[in-house]
Amino acid sequence: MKLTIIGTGYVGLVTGTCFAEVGHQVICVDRDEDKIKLLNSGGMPIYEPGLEELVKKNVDAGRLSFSTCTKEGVEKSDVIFIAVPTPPMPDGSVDLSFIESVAREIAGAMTSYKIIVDKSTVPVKTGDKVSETIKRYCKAKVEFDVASNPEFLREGFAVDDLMHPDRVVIGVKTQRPVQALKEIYAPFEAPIIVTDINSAELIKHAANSFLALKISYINAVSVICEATGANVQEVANGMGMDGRIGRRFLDASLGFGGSCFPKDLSAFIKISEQLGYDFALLKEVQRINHDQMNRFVKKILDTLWVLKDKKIGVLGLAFKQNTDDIRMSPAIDLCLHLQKEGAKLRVHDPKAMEKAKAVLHNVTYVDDMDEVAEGCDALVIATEWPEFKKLDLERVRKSLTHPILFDGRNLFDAKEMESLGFIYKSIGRP
Ligand SMILES: NC(=O)C1=CN([C@@H]2O[C@H](COP(=O)(O)OP(=O)(O)OC[C@H]3O[C@@H](n4cnc5c(N)ncnc54)[C@H](O)[C@@H]3O)[C@@H](O)[C@H]2O)C=CC1
Ligand SMILES: O=C(O)[C@H]1O[C@H](OP(=O)(O)OP(=O)(O)OC[C@H]2O[C@@H](n3ccc(=O)[nH]c3=O)[C@H](O)[C@@H]2O)[C@H](O)[C@@H](O)[C@@H]1O
Repeated sequence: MKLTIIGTGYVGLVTGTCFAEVGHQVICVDRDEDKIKLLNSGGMPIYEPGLEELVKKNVDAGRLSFSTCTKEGVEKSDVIFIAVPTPPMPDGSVDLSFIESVAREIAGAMTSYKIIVDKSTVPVKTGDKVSETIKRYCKAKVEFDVASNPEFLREGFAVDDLMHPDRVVIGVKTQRPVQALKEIYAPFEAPIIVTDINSAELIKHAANSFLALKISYINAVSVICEATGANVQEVANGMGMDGRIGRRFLDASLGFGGSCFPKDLSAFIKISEQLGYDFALLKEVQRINHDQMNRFVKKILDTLWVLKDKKIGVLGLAFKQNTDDIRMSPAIDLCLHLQKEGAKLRVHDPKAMEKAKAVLHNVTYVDDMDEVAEGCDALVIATEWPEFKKLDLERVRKSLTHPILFDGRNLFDAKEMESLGFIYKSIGRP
């Protein structure tokens, strides 16, 4: 099928590429000229495992192309996906101006029947607004259908998540676009849920909020573990073996971040408030997450006492492993806390250092992870990169002025670290 994706970011680029990979003809549109120029010259604006190779393969095969022109994208395709940002407003509600402006652009370019599919995460009832806007701005008076198709990919695993989805959710008002949408997704061999647009939109906010809740739950349990000498990983393993609970998203940490959980939680709380429901449970999820970072900083302060003029090594700047994305990164947040206390930082991330340089100043960026600890009073692990498990621990211990390691991601075994001579402090473990 001929498909256009408007918005070539973390979602749009990966979605477009995976659609091309299964045989569709795809145009990825973005208004950012530099991004499209980079993609057209074989470059990659983001890091996502496996993506670069897949983009190249599909561009070479003639199935994937890039453009800055929405009109071209609309004219050449039958189905138009919207994957533009839906950032938070200061009060937590969603800024839908990107969606509104794309809806107008699509309307202005339509000369025949199109299916317009929203993939961005939006408040329930946004589909109605998109429909109204297209109707209002479409001069050609052609027919169209609007659908909702929320995306559930995780950054760092995006290609795999896209190619092997747990489920595909399609929200529609009438049955007319269903056959085409099912055809688009047929090659992925995933269960397809066809529902109404409001439910599809709600599934996305409810799912992300639930996942965030699961993390805050285990983080709250980690506080009880610390107070009692229990081990949060053992507790999570024991809980997770219950099929009704499941082990995933039960890793205690210094808190969750990223461009989605924090904003989607705020949005869902706000949407509920506007509908007359105080979603206090989700406010607690936010509070626990906020506390978790403060507790981690306190742990560092309790041990090192004063940070002024102390040198601290920080491993990890991205908001999670396998990505260069630093949006709402707990690791960056931690660095800023430590700087505020007067610490001098030496930092490393396998992929996120370039992006971090724009927001994290007056730190020493170190290319080799084994060199970060050099001359530091302590080392902190802030992102769960699997690479960090391969640290040269003997070298790290020797290069620290004091062998103290704060592990905000529970990457190592406490007993092993102590046997190697570290003072090792992690989350929710003795
Ligand atoms: N990042 C993620 O892991 C996931 C994000 N989402 C949702 O997907 C949506 C997009 O998120 P990301 O891909 O992370 O955003 P992003 O910021 O990486 O990419 C969005 C792109 O849209 C472009 N854009 C904005 N207005 C445009 C317009 N009028 N015409 C053409 N291009 C335009 C921007 O230049 C940018 O390149 C958001 O609603 C987000 O909540 C959903 C699932 C996963
Ligand atoms: O809507 C979105 O944008 C996406 O948001 C999340 O994906 P993502 O933010 O890419 O990454 P996650 O793997 O969910 O991690 C989010 C944060 O939670 C943290 N986390 C995750 C899992 C865990 O057990 N503990 C924990 O602290 C991570 O370190 C990270 O900071 C969801 O997992 C995706 O399904 C969803 O599509």
